[in-house]
Amino acid sequence: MIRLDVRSAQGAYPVLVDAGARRLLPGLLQELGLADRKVAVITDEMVQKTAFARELVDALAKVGRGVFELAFPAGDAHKNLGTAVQIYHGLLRHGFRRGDVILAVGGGVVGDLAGFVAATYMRGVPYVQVPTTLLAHDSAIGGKVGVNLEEGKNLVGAFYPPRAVLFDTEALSTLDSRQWSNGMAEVIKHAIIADIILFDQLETNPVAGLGDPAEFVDVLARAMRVKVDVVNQDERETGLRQVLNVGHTVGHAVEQYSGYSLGHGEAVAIGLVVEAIIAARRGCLPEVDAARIAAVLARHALPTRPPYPDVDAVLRLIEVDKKHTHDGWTFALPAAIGRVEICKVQPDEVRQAYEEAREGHHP
Ligand SMILES: NC(=O)c1ccc[n+]([C@@H]2O[C@H](COP(=O)([O-])OP(=O)(O)OC[C@H]3O[C@@H](n4cnc5c(N)ncnc54)[C@H](O)[C@@H]3O)[C@@H](O)[C@H]2O)c1
Ligand SMILES: O=C(O)C(=O)C[C@@H](O)[C@H](O)[C@H](O)COP(=O)(O)O
Ligand SMILES: [Zn+2]
Repeated sequence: MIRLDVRSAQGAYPVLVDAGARRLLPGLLQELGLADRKVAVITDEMVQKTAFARELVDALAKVGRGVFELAFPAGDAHKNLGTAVQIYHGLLRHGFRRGDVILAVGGGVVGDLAGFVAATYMRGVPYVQVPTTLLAHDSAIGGKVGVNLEEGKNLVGAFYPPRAVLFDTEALSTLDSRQWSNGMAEVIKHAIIADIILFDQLETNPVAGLGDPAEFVDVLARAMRVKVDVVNQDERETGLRQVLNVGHTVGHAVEQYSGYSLGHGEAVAIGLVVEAIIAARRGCLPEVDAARIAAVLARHALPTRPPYPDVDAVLRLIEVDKKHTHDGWTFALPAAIGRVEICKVQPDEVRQAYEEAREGHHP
């Protein structure tokens, strides 16, 4: 079992990672002082059917917990205010009160949406993150919760930390290869931010699937440690935390442009390549490192060329990014393998790098 501790102005919380960690859930709720409360399992309709989710709910029911489920259709297209409202009504139908607890069982979409509901229902109720995708090693930590608007990703939300994160690597055994690659994009991102050893490992031995869930705990924990270290220094993204957004300024725009036919990780992979080219062209990132970034993503079956020719449409979507200021566009750009810097970027630099990436001219 690996335990990481996250600091938060609203209360510190543990991140527990292990193969079989789901079995700790009833005891964990007890330890958190959430015994004898109703448990609302918020999930999506795909995850709801998995043996993992069934076992989790049954285990809670067996120990006498009042447990009910609210499931919405899977996918980022449903991470919106309409779905949140349906969940609020569902909670009310079940007589869910302030002291009761929400369990977010699913990938990043479930985590962001259930966390947002937890932050806002009756002005805030406790919740626990139970991630079930590889990508959610990122989303379950740090308390960024929210929903998309038609204009862009995550434009409405809050910083609202969970009471705990319980990551059972066995949950990942049912992920298909596309979801696996999606998750690897954020693992690679964490390596680019602050873990050269992990980056080297992924270059030499790409991780194509779960393998032994007990052994995978170590790889996962390396990536999670990068996230925890950053969040512990800057919970509310006043500065440093922006590094976690590397690849996302362009990534969110292409994800939105695709109407969510691109997965979040796939979009971030494209964003990482374009942003690495921007950094290389302005002399902030050695060309060889930009090439390594594109290569390691490709080795994990991730796209590296933006599929959409309409660069102006993508630039318009970049305009709503939350990092920008009155001084212009703000990007988190890779400066080396293991280091990301916050920079002001001109739209023309993005246009040029996007076109280069489309042509496959990685430095
Ligand atoms: N809050 C944050 O800090 C943060 C960080 C990263 C990403 N995100 C958000 O996370 C979202 C992407 O997360 P995601 O990639 O996990 O997407 P997702 O939650 O949509 O899950 C992807 C797909 O996998 C399925 N799935 C989930 N668990 C499964 C399992 N164990 N077995 C089989 N199928 C399973 C889901 O039903 C879904 O179809 C985006 O909305 C992104 O913005 C948030
Ligand atoms: O936790 C963070 O901070 C991140 O930037 C992690 C990202 O992987 C994640 O996609 C996050 O939701 C992006 O946040 P946003 O504020 O740019 O929407
Ligand atoms: Zn992300």
